[in-house]
Amino acid sequence: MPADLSPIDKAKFLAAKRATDFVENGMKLGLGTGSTAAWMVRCLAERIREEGLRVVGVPTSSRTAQLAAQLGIPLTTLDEAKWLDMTIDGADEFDGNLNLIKGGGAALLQEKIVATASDQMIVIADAAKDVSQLGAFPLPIEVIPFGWQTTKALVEETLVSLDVLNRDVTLRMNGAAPLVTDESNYILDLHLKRIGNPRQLALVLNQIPGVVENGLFIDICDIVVIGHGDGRVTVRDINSGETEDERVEFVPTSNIFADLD
Ligand SMILES: O=C(CO)[C@H](O)[C@H](O)COP(=O)(O)O
Repeated sequence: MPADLSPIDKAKFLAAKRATDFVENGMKLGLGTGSTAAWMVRCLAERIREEGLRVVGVPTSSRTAQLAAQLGIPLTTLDEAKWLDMTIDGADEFDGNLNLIKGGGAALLQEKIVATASDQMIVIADAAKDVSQLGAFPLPIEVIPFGWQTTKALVEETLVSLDVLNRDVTLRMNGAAPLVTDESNYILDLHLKRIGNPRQLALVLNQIPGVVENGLFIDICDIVVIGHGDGRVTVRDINSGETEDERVEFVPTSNIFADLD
């Protein structure tokens, strides 16, 4: 077990642990991707082990599938499950309307399909992801490798037509080669600094041939659970309009860290 968690990992862990309290017996769950979602997978596995919680998970990436299987979480496919009760996932940014930028971990396509096919999406994040306006984090879009440079040029033209000032577009790399997603696509990162109208941008980007999906999640997230390094957790619910501050006991058991040893 790691001797100590950094404040940021502690915040991610607390958000993940609090979010798993929303999980009930018999649920079909979307399992997100990223470092915060990995804490959620560990916390969920612990509830399965300790309490006999019965759930089935639909992973949103090969990485999450591997971790969840290793920790003994029963898994299925979205086609088998058809519809899910809840998805718990991380985010790169969320705003006051709980609109999100996702895809920092290159899993935005499966993540958006799974979250959209869920009654509820809960985002888990550290407080640094809380922004007044989306866009400081580069917006990822997933594109088909065929003709990707043409697609990139069309994306750039679209940004010009929308009067976007900062419009640097870069191909995400994995060392010397383009990063390839689980769906065998590429990722373009849009360095926009701020996104004035996320809803419009999300719609327009998806009209461009070659763009498979963009990382803007508009009106998809219901609840965000924000972990703070000091042990506090804030739960913000967009439907009730309520925000509650709570304290979550920080008692990571050695089992939680089993896959990190
Ligand atoms: O969208 C994602 C993966 O595609 C992640 O949820 C997002 O990048 C946040 O990751 P982390 O929890 O590691 O900060």
